[in-house]
Amino acid sequence: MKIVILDGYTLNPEDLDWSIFDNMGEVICYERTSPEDILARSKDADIIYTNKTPLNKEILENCPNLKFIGVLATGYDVVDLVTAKKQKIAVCNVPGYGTQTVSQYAIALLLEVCHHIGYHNKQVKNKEWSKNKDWCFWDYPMIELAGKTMGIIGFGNIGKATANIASALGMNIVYYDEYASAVEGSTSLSLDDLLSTSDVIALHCPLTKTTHELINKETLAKMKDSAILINNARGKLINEGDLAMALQNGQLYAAALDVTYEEPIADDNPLLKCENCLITPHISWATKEARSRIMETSLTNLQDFLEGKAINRVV
Ligand SMILES: NC(=O)C1=CN([C@@H]2O[C@H](COP(=O)(O)OP(=O)(O)OC[C@H]3O[C@@H](n4cnc5c(N)ncnc54)[C@H](O)[C@@H]3O)[C@@H](O)[C@H]2O)C=CC1
Ligand SMILES: O=C(O)C(=O)CO
Repeated sequence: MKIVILDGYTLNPEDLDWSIFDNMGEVICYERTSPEDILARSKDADIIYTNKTPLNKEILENCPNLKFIGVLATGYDVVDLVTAKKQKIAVCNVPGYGTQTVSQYAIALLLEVCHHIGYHNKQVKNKEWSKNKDWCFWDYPMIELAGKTMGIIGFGNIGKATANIASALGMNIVYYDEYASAVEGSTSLSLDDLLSTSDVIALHCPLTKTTHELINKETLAKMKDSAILINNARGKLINEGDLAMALQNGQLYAAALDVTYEEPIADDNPLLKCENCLITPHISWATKEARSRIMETSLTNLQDFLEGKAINRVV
């Protein structure tokens, strides 16, 4: 059985061990795969693992032996599920590996907007404090979160974990989820009501046809001009041109993003010019604890599939 890992490096930059897959078959692990090489590397595979390397219709229709795709992530928007289903290829993801890590990061992004700790540390190292006339100074308003409203779009594993931390900070939690049933202790709102009443809006829904560019000029116009937008789900949830405009016009206070429309970010991304937009390079998931869980579950997903069990199957 030929097992091809198309982009192993980000999951395992040599601090984990792929050898746990060794007795499953012949394992070929590529650190990364460019778009031109995807087909050549995939076409004889029985099993493919991908994190962010896209597997589109053309690729899936030209892999005659392919039986199983393991997505080394929770979000599985890189796979064309319609074609996978048609070709009878099983697709599994890894739900829940990063619930704590990713929600912790969402709050870290929010706290950075509230306090600009990285910036003030740099100012101190640049001797701006030692030269200062007063015993303290700040270059951005400090923001207290207690009593403010956190609106969460997508109230699944990560959304609920973010809500728990935000609640411990004294925030009121509201959420919008197209599918989740009512959750005790939290208030479900329509999308419009969430947008207009939240002080902080955190995106924790998957990227689908419905959520693609969910944040756009119409939805941004419904937000408070003091609102903070947090996105560590998927970049394509946001129309970045519209967001840049809202941030520059003072229609939104700030955004903090760990994901962008194109990754790595394009040099001409308009958000790079927005001073009130923090951007980090898709690292919310990257604790070693969380990555170890991805690796272990990805193996058990394959073992379960071979034993005829449908665990973590998205198709
Ligand atoms: N930046 C990163 O490193 C990471 C990002 N993610 C992203 O976070 C997303 C959420 O992960 P989990 O909470 O673990 O998934 P989950 O499946 O537990 O929760 C997603 C929630 O979104 C809801 N949802 C689906 N469509 C919606 C819509 N149109 N409007 C509102 N809500 C909708 C679902 O009903 C579900 O409750 C993943 O799909 C992935 O894209 C996940 C892990 C790491
Ligand atoms: O798990 C996910 O969905 C991520 O984006 C990290 O790879």
